[in-house]
Amino acid sequence: MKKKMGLLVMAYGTPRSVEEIEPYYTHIRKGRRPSKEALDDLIDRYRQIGGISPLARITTEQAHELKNELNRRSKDVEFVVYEGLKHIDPFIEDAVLQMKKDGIEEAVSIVLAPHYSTFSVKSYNGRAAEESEMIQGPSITSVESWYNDPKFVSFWADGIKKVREQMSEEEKQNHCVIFSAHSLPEKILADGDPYPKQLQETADLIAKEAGVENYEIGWQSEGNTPDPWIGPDVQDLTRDLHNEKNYAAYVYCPVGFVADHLEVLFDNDYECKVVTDEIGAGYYRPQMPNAEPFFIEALADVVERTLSAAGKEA
Ligand SMILES: CC1=C(CCC(=O)O)c2cc3nc(cc4[nH]c(cc5[nH]c(cc1n2)c(C)c5CCC(=O)O)c(CCC(=O)O)c4C)C(CCC(=O)O)=C3C
Ligand SMILES: [Fe+2]
Repeated sequence: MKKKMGLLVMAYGTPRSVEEIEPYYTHIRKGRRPSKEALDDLIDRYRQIGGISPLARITTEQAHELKNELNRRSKDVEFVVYEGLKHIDPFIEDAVLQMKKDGIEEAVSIVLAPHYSTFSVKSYNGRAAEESEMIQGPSITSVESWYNDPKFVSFWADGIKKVREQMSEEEKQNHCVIFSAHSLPEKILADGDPYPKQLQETADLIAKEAGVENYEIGWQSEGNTPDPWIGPDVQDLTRDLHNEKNYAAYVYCPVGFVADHLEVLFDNDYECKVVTDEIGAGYYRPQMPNAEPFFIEALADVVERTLSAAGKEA
């Protein structure tokens, strides 16, 4: 019999129906209900991408495909998958409790976001560890980041190469790739958060592999709070680049995300495209990783490497 190991796959979470948007948004806002304007604005953005986000379906698919890939590779371990979400059920804590109920004693966890930050990965891993400690649940080996995984890098490099084939001759000669991640409040920088450096490294690796001549780092999807957020915002950056360099096309690579969801389908495909339309430049965005087999292989490599570094051979 194979040894069972929990595979805790953590992700942001998304409402599954219009009714769930308000409780979800309230959870993101740490229990403070949003104003009617803010709520209507969010409902409107979901409506613009088809009513609700495809993210719930994609996260589940990614988790299941990752479990299948790990089980295909392992002779001795049977991975059992648990989805744990940050802002909607099943919450991270629910998943840890379920593992304990199922008699799982050892687990490995991964967050479906490549870059480490105190705001994202640290809080996911912290919540899982805290819950497990409280209920004397499974011992969890956590992946910290995977922004430089070679297959992850290749996935995006291939996407850029494919997009280039669709360009006109003029665009091929004169375009800029904009690598981006979710912005965070600027105050994280004071404590030396590795997030911006990791994004830069992802961008450098992908650009090198894809032979990108011109590329920039941008930030997107910043929250609606009074404190300053890391910039430049991808829309402002596009306008500035247009004024300074007059590129014929822009290739948006939101490498801080791994799925088709609101922040990509709206913030890139709608909002950035408004800008490129306005300045008369081409808009391109490579396919997101979603549950593409090559991306799932990347995640499986990362999990295997993390387990073997912890002395827990799968
Ligand atoms: C770092 C980070 C990631 C990437 C890492 C990770 O994946 O963990 C991420 C991903 C996502 N963020 C998402 C959605 C939202 N994030 C919000 C608001 C916020 N995000 C923040 C951070 C992040 N967010 C922060 C600091 C806030 C402000 C909170 C406050 O108010 O203090 C809001 C509220 C309204 C708004 O501001 O737009 C929404 C609706 C969706 C799901 C999209 C879908 O449903 O398709 C995804 C994948
Ligand atoms: Fe967010």
